[in-house]
This record gives sequence, structure tokens and C-alpha cells, in this order.
Amino acid sequence: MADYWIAPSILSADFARLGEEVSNVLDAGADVVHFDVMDNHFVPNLTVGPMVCKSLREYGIDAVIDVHLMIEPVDQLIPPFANAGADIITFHPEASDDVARTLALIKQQGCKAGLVLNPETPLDVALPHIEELDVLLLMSVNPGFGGQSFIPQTLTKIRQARALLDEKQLPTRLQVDGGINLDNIAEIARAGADMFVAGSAIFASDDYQATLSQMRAQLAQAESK
Ligand SMILES: O=C(CO)[C@@H](O)[C@H](O)COP(=O)(O)O
Repeated sequence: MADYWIAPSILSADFARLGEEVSNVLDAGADVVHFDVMDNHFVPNLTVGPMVCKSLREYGIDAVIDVHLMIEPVDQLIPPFANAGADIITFHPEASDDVARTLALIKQQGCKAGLVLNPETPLDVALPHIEELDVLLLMSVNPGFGGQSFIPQTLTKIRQARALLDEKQLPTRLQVDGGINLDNIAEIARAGADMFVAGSAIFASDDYQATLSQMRAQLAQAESK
């Protein structure tokens, strides 16, 4: 099977037991921890910062932590997140006055870097930076909240992004985030994504292991078609 990564979003975890929740979901077979950072300014919700990322490391979480910054401005929080144990840091181009500089800053801090495109943001916005991206994240909901429905028009954008990355022979991860569940993960994989962020579909399920296994079965099926 292709090297698909499933990344549970902490947004839907029980924050009172975050270390345990993240540990459980990794034991159940998740590949990456997706760490949603919101500032009640760039998006209308407020979550957590570098201290909580550091706490997860101190708790013993050694998986890849993928920090999705939904904050503006971004640069000043990049070194604190790198020091707190982030492996991947992604941000929205609208939140930086110099996207190339922010990407370089993330890499200087020893992290993988990525850009995030909202549903309404055209793929063209990523084009000038495409060679520098370790991750291209396409939002399939408007950022701010978990539990929203997947916007179906995102499938076209995923196909276009996949064609672009393949044409340029880039190893960039194509991540999709928002409304991913057992019913649509196969179609999203067929469109070309290889990294799947899912919050409510995993954390609201009774059995994380069963849900992750079913997601992997869907991904295997997507590949065989
Ligand atoms: O960044 C976001 C929302 O802003 C996402 O990571 C969601 O938290 C995904 O949650 P579900 O849509 O899977 O519930």
C-alpha cells in the first residue's frame, strides 16, 4: 500500500486527558499527531500553544507532531513550537507578510515546513513556493472547528495538486483536513491525498483501533480500484 499517514486532530480529543488520548490513538495505529493551534483572531476559536506541545513530549509522546498554525502573525511562534518538539509546522499564506521567509524560518528551526490553503484559496497561491514545501495542506472545511462536513469541491483541488506534484516529481506530502471519515477517506485517497487529518471521526468513536483499522482498509481498497 502507498505510504498513507493518518493524523488524528487533537481538536476532538478530551483536553483534560490529552496525553492519554494522544497515547491511546497512537497505540491504536495513528501515524502522526495533528496539533491544531488557533488564536481567536485568524480563526474564531482558541486552542493551545507550545507549552502543551512540550507537555506531550514530556508525557512521552515520541510520534511526529504536525503543528497546524491558524494564527496571525506566525513567525514569532515558530521557534517556541520547534523548541517544544514540533516536527512539522504548517501555516496559512494570508498569515505571513513574507511566505518565503516564514518557510525558511521553519526549516532553520529544524522542522519540516508546509503551507495550508483554505477551501476558497486557489492552488496558484502555493505555486511560487511549491519546491520548498514538505507538506501541502488543503483544507476541506473552513478552519476553526472540528465536526464540519467535507466540502466536496475540494476533490477537484486535490486532483490538481496531485497532478502538479507528480508533474514536478516532488515528494511533498499532500495533506487534507476536515470532515474526513470512513465514508469518504477512500475517495480522498483516490483523488491523490496521502496524509489524512481526522478529528471527530476518530476521537468520537468508541474504539480508536477499530476506526483506524477501518480507515486503513478503506485506503487499501482505494488503491486496488
Ligand atoms: O483544523 C481543523 C479545523 O480547523 C481540523 O483539524 C479539524 O479539527 C478536523 O476535525 P474533523 O473535521 O475531522 O472533525
